Amino acid sequence: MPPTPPEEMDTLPSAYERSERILAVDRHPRLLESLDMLANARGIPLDTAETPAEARTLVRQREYGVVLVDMQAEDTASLDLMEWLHNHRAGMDVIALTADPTCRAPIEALRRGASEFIRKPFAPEAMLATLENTLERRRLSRQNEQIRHRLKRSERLYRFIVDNSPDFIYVLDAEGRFTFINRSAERLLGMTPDTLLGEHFQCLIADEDRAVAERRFNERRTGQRATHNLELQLAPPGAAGQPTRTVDLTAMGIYADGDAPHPGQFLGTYGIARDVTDRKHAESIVHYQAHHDLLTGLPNRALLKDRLAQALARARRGNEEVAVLFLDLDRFKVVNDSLGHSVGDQLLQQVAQRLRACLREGDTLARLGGDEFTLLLPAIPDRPAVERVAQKCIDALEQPFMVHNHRLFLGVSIGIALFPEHGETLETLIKHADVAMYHVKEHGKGHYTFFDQAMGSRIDHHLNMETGLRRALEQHEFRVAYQPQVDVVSGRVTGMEALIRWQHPETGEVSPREFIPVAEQTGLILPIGEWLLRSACEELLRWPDGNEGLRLAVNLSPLQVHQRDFVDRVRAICDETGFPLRRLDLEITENLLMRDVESVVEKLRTLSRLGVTITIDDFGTGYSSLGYLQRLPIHALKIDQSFVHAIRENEEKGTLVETIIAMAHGLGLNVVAEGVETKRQLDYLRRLQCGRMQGFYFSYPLSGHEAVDLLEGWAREHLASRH
Ligand SMILES: Nc1nc2c(ncn2[C@@H]2O[C@@H]3COP(=O)(O)O[C@H]4[C@@H](O)[C@H](n5cnc6c(=O)[nH]c(N)nc65)O[C@@H]4COP(=O)(O)O[C@H]3[C@H]2O)c(=O)[nH]1
Repeated sequence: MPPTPPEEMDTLPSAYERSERILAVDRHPRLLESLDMLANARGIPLDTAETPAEARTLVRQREYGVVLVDMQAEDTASLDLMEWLHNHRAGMDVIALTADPTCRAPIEALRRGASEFIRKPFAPEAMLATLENTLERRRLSRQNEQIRHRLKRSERLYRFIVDNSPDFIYVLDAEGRFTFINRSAERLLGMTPDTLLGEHFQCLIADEDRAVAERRFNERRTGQRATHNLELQLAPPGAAGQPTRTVDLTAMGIYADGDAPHPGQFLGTYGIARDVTDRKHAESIVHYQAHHDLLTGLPNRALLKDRLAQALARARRGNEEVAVLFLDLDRFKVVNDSLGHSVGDQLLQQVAQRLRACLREGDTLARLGGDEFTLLLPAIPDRPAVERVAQKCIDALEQPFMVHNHRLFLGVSIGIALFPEHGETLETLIKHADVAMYHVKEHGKGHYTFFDQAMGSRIDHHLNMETGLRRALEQHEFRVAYQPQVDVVSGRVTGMEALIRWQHPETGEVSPREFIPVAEQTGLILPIGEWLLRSACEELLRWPDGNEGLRLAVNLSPLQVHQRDFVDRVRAICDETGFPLRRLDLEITENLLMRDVESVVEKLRTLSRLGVTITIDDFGTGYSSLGYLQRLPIHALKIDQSFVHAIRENEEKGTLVETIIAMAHGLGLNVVAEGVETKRQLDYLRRLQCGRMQGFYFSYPLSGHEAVDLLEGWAREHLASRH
C-alpha cells in the first residue's frame, strides 16, 4: 500500500487577523459604559457583565481573548472568577482592575491567574494602551504559534517526501561517513538507515568500483559541475552472494557559506542514487539479443561484423592476416524438413557446441541463421594454421549426432577468405568466403577451400546457371551418358546407369554435381528428369538385338517422386516409348524417405508391382533408418563411392562396406558397389559377395554409340570365354 502523506497543512483560523473580543466585568455600570465607549472608538468588540455569574455565562457562550475583572477589597468572588477563567480556557488573558494602592491585591490577582493589572482610577489612554498591548501581544503570540505549526508540518511533509522517494538520498560528512540516509536504503540495500549512519560510503561499493568512487567523491564538485550519472555497483555488507545493485548517482559537495566561522570549508557531500539495476538488466538483455543468436547463444551477424571490424583494424596496424570461414551444414535441411524443427534446433545446438570446442580464445564463431555459421580467426600465422582449424571443424561434425534417439549424420562445407589477400573489407571477405563455400557445395561437399577470383559471384553463378538450364532444355544441349553395371559372378553387363550430361555452348561440359543442385532448387529438375527418362528409354530400345534384357538405371530427384502424379508420369513415358517397366531400375536417395513417407512408400509399391525395381543410391551417406528400409519395396542398396574408395586408403573404413553388405544380405537385398576403380577394390568386394559393380575400373560413362560398342565387345568376350 502506498504511504499516505501527512494531512494538508492547517489553514489559519479565519478570525485570526480580526480583533479578539473583550469582556469587562464590573459591578459599576458607569465604568462599563465608559469602557464600552473607549473600545468602540477603537473598533475593539467588547461585552460587559455586572456579576461574576453573568461573566461565567458569557464566557461559556462566546470566545474571549481578554477579560477585565474589577477587584473589590476583600472580594473573593472576583478572585474566584479570575481563577475560574484562568483554568477554564488556556491562553485567555485576565486583566485585574484594582483600587488597592498596596501590592497585596495585584499579587493576589497574579497568583489567581491574572496576567496583568491596572490600578484604579485609570486614565482612558492608559487603559486603552494596556488593552491594545495585550491584544497585540496575543496576536503576535498566535502568529508565532501558527508559523511554528506550519514549519513543523512542512518539515514533516519534506521528510515524508524524502523518506518515500524511490531514490536513495544521502548526506556524507567531510570524511565520507553517512550522516543522513532516507528510508529507501531498506528497499535498495536491505539495511535500515540507522545501521548505516556513521559508516563510510565505501562499505557499500562493490570492489571493482571502489577506485572510481573514491576519485569521483574526492573531486568534491558542486553546483553545475556536481557529479552526475556516475554508475556504480553496490554490494552491501552481509549481502554476500546477492546480486549487486547498480545505481546512477549524483554527488554534490557542501561548503560552509559566508556567515560560517570558516567560509568555503568543505562540509561533506549530498546526493541521490537511483536504482537502475532492472533497467541495466533489461538493457543487457536487449543488447544480448541484438548481438546473439538465441538458439545457440553464439554471436550473430551484428556482433560478428563488429568483431571482424576490430580484427581488421588490428590486422592493418600489425600487418597481420585474418581468416573468415563460412560454414554451411550438409544435409541439415533434410533432417529439419523431415524430423521437424525441434530436432533441427537441437542438432544446431550440438553443432555449435562441437564447433566451439575447435576454437581458441579470441576466435569468434557466429551463427548467421539457418545452418550457416561463420568463423573469424584473427591474427593467423599462415594458411596451414587455417587449414588445420577447417579440418578440425569437418572432423568434429563428421561424427554422428544423437537427437531424440535419431542417429544423424551431417557434414560441413567450408569456404575461406583471407584478409588482405581475398578482400580488404568485411563485406567482401564474408561474400568471398560464402562464394568459396558454395563452390565446395557444388564440388562434392564436406571439404574446405580458399576463395579464388575465378569462382565469381555466387548469385551471378546461380542466375546464369538457371538461365543456362532453361536454354539447354529448349536448345537440346543435354545428352545421356551410360555407365555399365556389371554382374561380377556371370561377368556380364546387366544394366546401364543413365547419367545426364550438359554440353554448354560456351563453357563446355558442366558437371551434374554443379547443375543438378540448381535444377533442384529451381524445379527445373522435373522437365530435365523427364527428358532424361524418355530419351534413355527411347535410345535403349534402338540398341541392337541381344540387349533386350539390359536394365536401365535412372537417378530420380526427390522432387520428382514427390509429384502427385509421379507414378502416372513414369508409366506414361514407358507406354509412349514402349520401354518395358520391368527393365527399369529407379535410383532414389535415402533422403527421399525423410518426407511424406507414407505416400512415397505407396508410390514405390505401385511401381514395384508393375515390375520396376528400386535401388537406394549413395547408401550410407544420408539419414539411414533400417526401419524405413524394411517397409519399402527396395531391391538393392548402392554403396556410396566414398566407402568403396576408402578400401584403397584404409582397411579399417573398409569394414563399413562389410557391414553394409552383410546388412543388405540380411534384408534380402542386392548390393551394387559404385565407384570401383581398382582391381584391389574389385577383389575385396567380390570376397564380400557383392554381386554387382560399377565404376571406372569397368568403364567410364559413355555416349550411346560407345555404350553399344562396349556391349558388343563384352558379348564377344563372354561368348569366347564360354567356348
Ligand atoms: N570417382 C569416380 N566416379 C565415378 C566412378 N564411376 C562412376 N563415377 C561417377 O559417379 C557418379 C555416379 O552417379 P551418382 O552417384 O548417381 O551421382 C550423380 C547423381 O547424383 C547426379 N546425377 C547425374 N545424372 C543425373 C540425372 O539424370 N538425374 C538426377 N536426378 N541426378 C543425376 O549427379 C551425380 C554426379 O554424376 P556424374 O558426374 O555423372 O558422376 C557419376 C559417375 O560419373 C568411379 O569409378 N570413380
